[in-house]
Amino acid sequence: MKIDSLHLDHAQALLARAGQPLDGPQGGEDPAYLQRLIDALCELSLRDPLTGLSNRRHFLAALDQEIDRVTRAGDMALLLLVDIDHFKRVNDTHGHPAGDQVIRAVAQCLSACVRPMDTVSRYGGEEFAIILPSCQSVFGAQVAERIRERVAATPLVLEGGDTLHFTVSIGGAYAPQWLRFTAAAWIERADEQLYRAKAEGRNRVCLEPQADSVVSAEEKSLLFGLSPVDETTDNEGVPSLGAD
Ligand SMILES: Nc1nc2c(ncn2[C@@H]2O[C@H](COP(=O)(O)OP(=O)(O)OP(=O)(O)O)[C@@H](O)[C@H]2O)c(=O)[nH]1
Repeated sequence: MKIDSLHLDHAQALLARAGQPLDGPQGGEDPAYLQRLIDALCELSLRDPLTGLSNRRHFLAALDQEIDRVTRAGDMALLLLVDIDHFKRVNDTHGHPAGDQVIRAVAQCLSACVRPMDTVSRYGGEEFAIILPSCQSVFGAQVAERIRERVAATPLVLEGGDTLHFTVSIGGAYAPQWLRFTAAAWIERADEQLYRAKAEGRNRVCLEPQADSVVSAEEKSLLFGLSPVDETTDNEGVPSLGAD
């Protein structure tokens, strides 16, 4: 089939409207162009247009990947749910565009507080989710608190000159180690902590308590049936013995 016979204008217009037009040679009979177009559309389908963060679709895929990794490697991973406090009031008092600005400002705070390996997503209207792989409990509590403090210390000056102060509540739960579990169950546990943070007064962090488990290389080798000499991680993510 000739690429010319495909109707690509809708896809091209969609990318242009999203501010991500494809540059370089367009159309013709170049399969490389079609590939670039598909890649760009895939990328677009995983981004939240307001904040540029991962959207809920990407978040759920990343969470499933993390569950696979944690189940195989017994690593510690933390899921945080972050919700803007009394956000309805912002919309009601200052209007929807101001609400959108607040959502963008919170997105920037979250991205600034985490590592490149972490996944920050806009999970819903004024709710965000962050997946933190390889996260010991001391670090998890610190990063959640850092996010809370940063948002509280980042007021937004609106066009009319009003200054808006806003806060977030954060709930978090660690992945169960060495167990197969579902994304829904993990999200639900983090959500329970978020609910607790709201109920206890907002602008606070509630994490499900988690003891760091120290699993020795020998124990890992028993669990995975590997010989203790295989102390490397392969590209498939097979456990890294003794790496902790
Ligand atoms: N500006 C703007 N508002 C949104 C967007 N998505 C959802 N909202 C609004 O977010 C508000 C969420 O309000 P609630 O769920 O009542 O929560 P809240 O006022 O933040 O109260 P608490 O979470 O209990 O602190 C609603 O008014 C929604 O209309 C969006 O993309 N932009």
